[in-house]
Amino acid sequence: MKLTFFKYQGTGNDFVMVDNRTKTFPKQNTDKISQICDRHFGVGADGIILIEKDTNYDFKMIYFNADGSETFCGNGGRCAVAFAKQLQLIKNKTTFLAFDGEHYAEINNDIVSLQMIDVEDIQIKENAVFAYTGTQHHVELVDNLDNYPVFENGKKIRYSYENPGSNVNFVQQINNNTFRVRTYEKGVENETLACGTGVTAVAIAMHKTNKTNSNTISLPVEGGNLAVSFTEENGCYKNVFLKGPATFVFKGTIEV
Ligand SMILES: N[C@@H](CCC[C@H](N)C(=O)O)C(=O)O
Repeated sequence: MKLTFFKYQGTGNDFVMVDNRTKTFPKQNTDKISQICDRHFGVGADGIILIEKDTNYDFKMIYFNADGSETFCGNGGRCAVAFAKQLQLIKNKTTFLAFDGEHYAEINNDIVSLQMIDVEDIQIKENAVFAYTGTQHHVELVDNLDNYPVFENGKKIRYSYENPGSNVNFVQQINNNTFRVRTYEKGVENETLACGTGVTAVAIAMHKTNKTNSNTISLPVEGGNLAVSFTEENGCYKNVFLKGPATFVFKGTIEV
């Protein structure tokens, strides 16, 4: 079967986007998903996003990591909003459904501001913080992030959490409200250039552990710059917004 896809990237986190309103994509076939995401034998991407119809929302976003596992993706959510606009499903504001529930978003040129779920599952550990921001995230401050072994240490920590494991974010504080982040992503099983749910977890973890008193955090990542804002009420983080670019790269057709 021929598959028409659209390639998008959000700060270098890259995705194969498919308009699956006809429900023809073989989403149970994880081998197929991995093959499409393979950077040597397929299109190459960190994950695949399907846009489907939903009776109560503008659209439904379905996200699969490159290994075929399903979860939520923040940068993918931002790219889904840009893709829904390209498909003329939405104008500049939208409410859509995803793996972790309802999301509101606004798009202005290629900048997408995406509301994330309220975050209350935050666990403070000896040298790290765990937070659930639509998916699992370990957050750890390190020195010298440039030379830090993100792949080696990320892989070890990722499997120290019970199934399905955790993504792992290594962080260096730059100033009161700026934190640089490098992320090892489960499901990609490698460092990616950016992770939206990851920087959201970092911003909240840094606020929770008093590394910052700001509720607007700048997060430089390997592929660009992201920002997270929030309000905090009795330990629960609400009105959490992830903001950054979501860019169309190219359209193509492959045999699947
Ligand atoms: N890159 C994503 C996160 C994608 C999901 C992650 N790999 C997982 O399995 O939890 C983001 O931008 O949030």
